Amino acid sequence: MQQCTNIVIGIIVVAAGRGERAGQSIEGPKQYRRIGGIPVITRTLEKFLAWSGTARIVTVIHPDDAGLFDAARGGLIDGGRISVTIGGKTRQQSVLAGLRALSDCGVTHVMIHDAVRPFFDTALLERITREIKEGHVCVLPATPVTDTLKRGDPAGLVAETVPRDDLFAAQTPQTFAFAAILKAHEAAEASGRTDFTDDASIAEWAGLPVKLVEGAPDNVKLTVQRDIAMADAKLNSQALPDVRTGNGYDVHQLESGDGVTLCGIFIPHDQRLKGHSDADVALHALTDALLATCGAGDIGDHFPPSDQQWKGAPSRIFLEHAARIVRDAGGTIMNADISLIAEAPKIGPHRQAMREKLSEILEISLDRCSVKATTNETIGFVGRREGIAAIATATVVFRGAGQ
Ligand SMILES: Nc1ccn([C@@H]2O[C@H](COP(=O)(O)OP(=O)(O)OP(=O)(O)O)[C@@H](O)[C@H]2O)c(=O)n1
Ligand SMILES: C[C@](O)(CO)[C@H](O)COP(=O)(O)O
Repeated sequence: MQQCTNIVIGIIVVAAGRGERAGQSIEGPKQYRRIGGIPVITRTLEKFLAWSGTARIVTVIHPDDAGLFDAARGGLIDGGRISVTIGGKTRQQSVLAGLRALSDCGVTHVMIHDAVRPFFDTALLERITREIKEGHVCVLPATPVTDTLKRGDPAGLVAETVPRDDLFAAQTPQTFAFAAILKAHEAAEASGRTDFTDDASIAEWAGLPVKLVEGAPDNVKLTVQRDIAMADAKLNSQALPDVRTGNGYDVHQLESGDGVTLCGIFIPHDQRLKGHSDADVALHALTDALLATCGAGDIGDHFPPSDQQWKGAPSRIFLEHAARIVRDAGGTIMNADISLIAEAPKIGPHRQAMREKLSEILEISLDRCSVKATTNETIGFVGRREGIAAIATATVVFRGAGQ
């Protein structure tokens, strides 16, 4: 066998099927369904783009899917390497359309791949390429069949057990010398046969030798709804945890009065906090901390002091609003921690009530709510009882981090 040194590989990704076995979905046929938040076909194409920086990629689509395809390829940087052609009624016809589209591109070899096999890996592509370089005209990735095989009869009874020793399950990308597979496909079409389910069978039919290489166990074809659900679950379980932390700080001046409201709890005192609302520094700091976890600005953006409707307002309104913004963005509040810096009144006797209030407002368990306090050791504006300050930290976990 003569080794091939100067090979130029083109890629065909067939995506013109209707995915009838997988059933209907609002996202379109199965190749456009999102798994782990990304369309199946996008995952397939981005793997080929990453593997080869130069290979031309012809994607074969259904005429009704142009909009879906444009949306799915949206984020891919392909440097003009991806082109699109329209497929046919059967997979065989779609592949032939792809081969014809690639025929002027100067490729020596072609990888023909199902859009709905997004889990192939670079090692598989390298194994195939090695065989091509060795001079094989057709290379078929396949895995040995591991189940015991039975042939059934029309009555639903087992007719026989089929020996599995030499049996393999065919995968893609099946890879060929370009001119040879184009000729075989054209001949198959001319013969009137349109029912070949893979390209290796056409090569066999045309009398070409097909070399088996070890397939990849994960390189499954997404065929039925369960395959898609399992792929989605697998990718979601691999998703990176999207844990975000926000902090907030607030200070309000003290003046003579009858008490202060901190963490939503009124504490009788000979001073009160000055402010537009109820001046609850603790809840203001925590509101900022929560808004920070989703980049939603600060309390002043949402509740401008110039707006008269917030005059004397209970600050729980601000905190509830921030918690809603976090939840609407897909966040789950894991923890809220407030440090109060005040010379007086004493916070200790009220800490439990404050934690319970936070737990109620944020709708999270008590153990996720923390309130601490310190004096300022009589120094600075806090030490001189001119004001009270609060520092808050919030931790939020968001869904759907990229993989
Ligand atoms: N006329 C067709 C039929 C299939 N394919 C593609 O061939 C691959 C493998 O086919 P299969 O899993 O059988 O897909 P569908 O034909 O879409 O599925 P079904 O038979 O359930 O309708 C898929 O990427 C599919 O889009 C194609 O390009 N053109
Ligand atoms: C090409 C293929 O994916 C190899 O396993 C398979 O033959 C496609 O067959 P299907 O009947 O269209 O699912």
